[in-house]
Amino acid sequence: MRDLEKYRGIIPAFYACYEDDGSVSAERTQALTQHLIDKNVKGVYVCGSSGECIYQSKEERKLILENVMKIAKGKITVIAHVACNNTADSQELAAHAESLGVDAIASIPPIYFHLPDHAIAQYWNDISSAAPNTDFIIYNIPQLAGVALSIPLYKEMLKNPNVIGVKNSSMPVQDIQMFKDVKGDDSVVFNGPDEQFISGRLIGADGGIGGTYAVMPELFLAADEALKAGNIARAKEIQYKIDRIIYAMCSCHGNLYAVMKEILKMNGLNIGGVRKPLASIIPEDMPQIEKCREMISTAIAQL
Ligand SMILES: CC(=O)N[C@H](C=O)[C@@H](O)[C@H](O)[C@H](O)CO
Ligand SMILES: CC(=O)C(=O)O
Repeated sequence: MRDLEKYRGIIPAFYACYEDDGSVSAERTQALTQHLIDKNVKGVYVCGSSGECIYQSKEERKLILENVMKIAKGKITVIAHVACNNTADSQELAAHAESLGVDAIASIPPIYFHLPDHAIAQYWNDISSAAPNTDFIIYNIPQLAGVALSIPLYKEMLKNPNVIGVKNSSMPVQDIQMFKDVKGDDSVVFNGPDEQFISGRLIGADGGIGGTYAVMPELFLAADEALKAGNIARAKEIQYKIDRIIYAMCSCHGNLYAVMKEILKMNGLNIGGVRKPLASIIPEDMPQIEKCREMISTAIAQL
């Protein structure tokens, strides 16, 4: 069996770090990486949905990964999401990620056209073949991608020895068991939806990759610890607080990522705003954002 321990833990989805003019910031990317290392997370998931990859060029995505690796290499697990929706560009990013020494690459399926399983398998295997010495993680997020990872497709993909598992962001928690049942402990399944992190872990997720971890890593780390210690009541209590915070952050005019970046800024870490067409925060959001920031600091203080 492979040693997959480096994937079992709390892995924040990394946020896009921009300069004030909206260009990718090398310096701020490094600062966010260091910030997360200091919080004791297991790793980072770079250039995924939360990283706004869908709105970035290949060159920008390379620059981001290079700057994460400058700080993170050898210290924490780095998973690079490389999908670009066309095979050639994704392969270019996969080869680049391997050259930097990432632990794994990950990919959503091709979006917009709902392709059949055999075409999706070809796409993923082509990407994996461009990084032949790197673990490959399938990113299942049907509500956004438009296609879901089926068990037959997963089994087909497992014929590729680089495929180590699934980051599962579908909403039914039972999907995690379905994937876990295919290859057990010789695979990793990550919980996607942060709002059900504890439920996902209970039913078998090895760890979690999530979009809200980076703004409150302490809470996810503590919930995970409580679960490991068998303290379900405490794990549930922390999860409830996490969910209330997420609902509160989602109630602004500005996009969730814009809100979380503002909270980080208030706490002393400026990584810029979000890229259009994501909505930026507006002045009317500020009281609610301040409230969210307080909810987070109160919940951390109560740990
Ligand atoms: C749809 C989506 O982006 N899901 C993310 C990844 O699975 C989550 O981590 C969310 O960002 C999080 O659960 C907040 O809703
Ligand atoms: C949220 C998440 O997991 C992503 O950035 O893809």
